[in-house]
Amino acid sequence: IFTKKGQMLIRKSLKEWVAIESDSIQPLPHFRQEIFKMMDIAADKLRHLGAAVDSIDMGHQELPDGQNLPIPPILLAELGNDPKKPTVCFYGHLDVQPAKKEDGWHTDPFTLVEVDGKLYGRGATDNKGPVLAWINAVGAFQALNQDIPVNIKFIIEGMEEAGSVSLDELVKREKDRFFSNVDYIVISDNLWISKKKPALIYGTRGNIYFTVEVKCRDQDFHSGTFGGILNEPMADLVSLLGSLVDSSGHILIPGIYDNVAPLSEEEKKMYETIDLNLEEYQNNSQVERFLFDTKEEILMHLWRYPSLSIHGIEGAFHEPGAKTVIPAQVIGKFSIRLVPYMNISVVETQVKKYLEDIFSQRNSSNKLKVNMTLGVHPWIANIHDIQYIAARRAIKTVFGVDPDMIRDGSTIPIAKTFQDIIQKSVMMLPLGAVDDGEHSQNEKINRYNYIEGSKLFAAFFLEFNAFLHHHPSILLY
Ligand SMILES: Cn1cncc1C[C@H](NC(=O)CCN)C(=O)O
Ligand SMILES: [Zn+2]
Ligand SMILES: [Zn+2]
Repeated sequence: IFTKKGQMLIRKSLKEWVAIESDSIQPLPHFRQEIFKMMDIAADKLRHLGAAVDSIDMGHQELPDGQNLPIPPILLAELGNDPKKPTVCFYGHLDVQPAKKEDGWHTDPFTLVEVDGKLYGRGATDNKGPVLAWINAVGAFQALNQDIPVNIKFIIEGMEEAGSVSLDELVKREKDRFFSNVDYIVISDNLWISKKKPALIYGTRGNIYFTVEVKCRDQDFHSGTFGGILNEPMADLVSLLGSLVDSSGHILIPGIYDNVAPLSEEEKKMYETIDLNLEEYQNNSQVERFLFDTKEEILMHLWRYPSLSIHGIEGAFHEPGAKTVIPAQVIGKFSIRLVPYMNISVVETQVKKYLEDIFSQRNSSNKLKVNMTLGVHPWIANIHDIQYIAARRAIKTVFGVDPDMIRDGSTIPIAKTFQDIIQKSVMMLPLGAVDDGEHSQNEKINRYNYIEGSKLFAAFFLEFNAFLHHHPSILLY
């Protein structure tokens, strides 16, 4: 499978998968159909590998606007059930972020194109490439007619980008069935912190998402005929959003930092050892100046401190031109990245109370509604788990270096659920490079990362040979 011809075939598979516009963000029937098609093709591919595949019907979803949309199925697949072997379950998702050529893509986002060793296309790195890499690794053993030292399971969803709708319920429901014999869960849905050096991830931040609705009435106003005699919803909202975070990035909500884990000397030292060239990082990001100017502070503010981001305003006039409208109803959206040991319901209460206080100081006649629409816990792993040791060794075998041990500032909602419900080790083993541009224009995966990543997964399976023939602690030496 890693011969020239084999490599061509696995690139062809990625091309076929990228061609499907499995956008889960835009709640339209057409895109849902595309995700259904994607899940079908993946189920076929897994069956072709010899896996037993269950495509679980997830029913329908009622959206805030009253629309009813079908939720794509979640695939549960199983390959091998030798009780003497450990069982590794791979989680991945096949939905993607929206993409349009006009957004600034150099090539059509849904046609995988190779330029200078880079495979461009929406979903190439997030997350279609890594899911295929895992399949390629299994395929490599089959092509060689070689026994895989682990039982393999897959859980593949199609709603991750939309907050993993109903995945939690399925995991809870399958705890004593599909997951009963799972020993390790591997997720490959993040990136290295470098363009070249592989990494292992042992923590991600959580996220808590809010909508802030300020409403006067249903219909918009003309600012010539009503301007000057109203509390304008937009003015209320902008002032509410403007009171959340100061210009140094400090969140202004009282009490929000209370439960953040204190920084120990030992932890502080750890950030010094991370191999990150700040100047290069800054240049690659095309940002004039970050809020902090040392590598350690940057990493800590991405990984171990909360952050608040303002995302948008529904109902705002945002098109070009000079419309003299007063929007009658606007919904602001912001979210807070959570870190250990912040508590979702405590933060929810703090946020609501703060916004209500600020709003009441304005003495506005409008109506305020603050809603929490998503709450995801932060996740942190034990890097001494056997599978972390196995992955480190596999990385050394394939890439010839020890990985960066890093955290990720973004969120993989299901990681903490797996940890809490299944109560087994969860590991994040990323394949993509820092400049892959996930969620951005011109997303890509390097051909090198895709191929070597497939090998990495195969090498990872091989490390478990020690389980069959030795005491697991042999892996420590
Ligand atoms: C949908 N959503 C809302 N809150 C958090 C998320 C997940 C999303 N996940 C990723 O981007 C994966 C990165 N490898 C994020 O962190 O924004
Ligand atoms: Zn992803
Ligand atoms: Zn994503």
